[in-house]
Amino acid sequence: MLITINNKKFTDNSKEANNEVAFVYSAQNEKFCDDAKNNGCNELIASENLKDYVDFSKIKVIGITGTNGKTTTAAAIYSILLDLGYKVALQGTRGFFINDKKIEDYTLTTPVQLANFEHIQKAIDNQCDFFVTEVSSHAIQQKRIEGIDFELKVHTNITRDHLDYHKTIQEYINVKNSFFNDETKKLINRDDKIVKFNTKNAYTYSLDNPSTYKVGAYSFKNGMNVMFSNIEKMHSFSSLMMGIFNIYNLMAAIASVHLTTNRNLDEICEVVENFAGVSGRMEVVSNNPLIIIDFAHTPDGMKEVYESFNHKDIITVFGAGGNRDKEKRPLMGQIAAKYAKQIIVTSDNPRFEDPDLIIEDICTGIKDKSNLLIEVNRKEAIKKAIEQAKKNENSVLLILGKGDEPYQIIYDKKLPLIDKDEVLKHI
Ligand SMILES: CC(=O)N[C@H]1[C@@H](OP(=O)(O)OP(=O)(O)OC[C@H]2O[C@@H](n3ccc(=O)[nH]c3=O)[C@H](O)[C@@H]2O)O[C@H](CO)[C@@H](O)[C@@H]1O[C@H](C)C(=O)N[C@@H](C)C(=O)N[C@H](CCC(=O)O)C(=O)O
Ligand SMILES: Nc1ncnc2c1ncn2[C@@H]1O[C@H](COP(=O)(O)OP(=O)(O)OP(=O)(O)O)[C@@H](O)[C@H]1O
Ligand SMILES: N[C@H](CCC[C@H](N)C(=O)O)C(=O)O
Ligand SMILES: [Mg+2]
Repeated sequence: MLITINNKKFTDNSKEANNEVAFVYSAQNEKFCDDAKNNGCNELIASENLKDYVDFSKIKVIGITGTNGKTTTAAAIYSILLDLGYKVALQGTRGFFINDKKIEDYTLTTPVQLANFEHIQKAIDNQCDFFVTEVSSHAIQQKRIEGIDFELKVHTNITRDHLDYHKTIQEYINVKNSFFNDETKKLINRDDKIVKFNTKNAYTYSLDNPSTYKVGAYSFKNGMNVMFSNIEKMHSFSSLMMGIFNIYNLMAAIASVHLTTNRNLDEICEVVENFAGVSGRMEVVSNNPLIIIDFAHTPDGMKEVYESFNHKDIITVFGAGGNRDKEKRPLMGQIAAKYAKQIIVTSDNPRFEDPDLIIEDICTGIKDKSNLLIEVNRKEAIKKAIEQAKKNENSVLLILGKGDEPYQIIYDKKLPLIDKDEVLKHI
């Protein structure tokens, strides 16, 4: 891609490089350096030197990584900072935003290095005080975040995902942990047993283990009420959001804002209530019957959602994405079987795989098939699940995996399908 920073042009694609456009090379594209030169380019810049072109003293960058909760935590930080009167940019799975305005739609959670720098410069040009970004494991591994001077690095949790790309869970864990190797100020979830980090400038949050920001008590009535301590002082906040994992996400957000602004914690807690959550994440789309849409697409993400509804009869609809981690499929089936009264297995984004075979993979994890229904057509599956939900007053219907994705990917085509719209057709 070609970008302009302060009137200077850069590209990471040798085909776009010439005597006016510098070629930025990294492990990803260094094999094309000669091609860039052949195209008349006489300025080749190593990716680690790109940082010399952006003035990081003008903006505080907050990066959030972890298997789950990046988008939610990033959005909460963004919302709190905006409410406290700061100018803020946000970049992640849902796009690129500046001060509540959507600037770009996205396909990647963390874009390539040049796009990161272009966005940070755009945020600086818009006088933003903060740049909040999700950091995916792909981005760490491919050094898409190289040269970014982080003010704070935030960890949500490490479970399993993306083994199609990282091959082994250990490699995935190593990549995630490598983000926290240096002495940058960092905020770590103390209840995660997997994370390893450089303890210099480390702060922690938790529900179970001792930490800097430690939850003491919480209750779920009309959302959540949470009390936590920081240096022996108690603070509290309320939110309409649900799920224990959202307590973690909100604690991470509150602590992040505290660590980067030095504002008083009570002042921060007061505006947490204004954050209504991210669409497609634990989103209640109907109260009677109770129907919730969530983006959980890993065994752990699903478990977290199901555990939040232990007191209900769970009906669940989900599938698994094609051409992605296959090993997670039976585990997803297993988790659903453990918690749900009625399971409807359907398609997610089949991509280039046969949807029936993906479903078969999931079903190998479901030993007792008596409450299992297979419906390959996602729209039909949702319709059938709603019929079931209407028959049971104590039910909750949990439709998982796609959140607010506006399409279903079949081969390389994106066909319109929005879980929420399908639900609204039948209630
Ligand atoms: C698997 C993966 O991550 N692939 C990424 C990888 O692709 P690639 O190695 O095939 O790239 P490539 O097309 O060979 O090009 C490599 C480089 O050579 C350059 N090039 C290429 C040809 C040429 O003639 N001259 C030249 O200079 C290109 O401009 C590019 O800079 O490098 C590309 C650019 O550097 C990325 O765009 C691409 O992301 C693809 C699109 C992708 O789908 N990635 C997904 C899996 C991803 O990153 N997801 C994460 C995780 C989301 C989550 O947490 O759930 C994300 O951050 O979104
Ligand atoms: N802190 C958490 N711990 C465990 N599960 C969570 C947590 N936060 C969210 N989840 C689950 O993960 C799903 C995805 O949440 P979110 O979009 O915030 O994560 P993400 O890390 O950005 O995901 P992705 O990498 O796919 O973009 C949610 O819908 C929810 O089911
Ligand atoms: N419904 C989705 C969830 C994908 C989440 C995404 N961030 C990824 O894993 O690439 C799928 O599997 O297609
Ligand atoms: Mg995300």
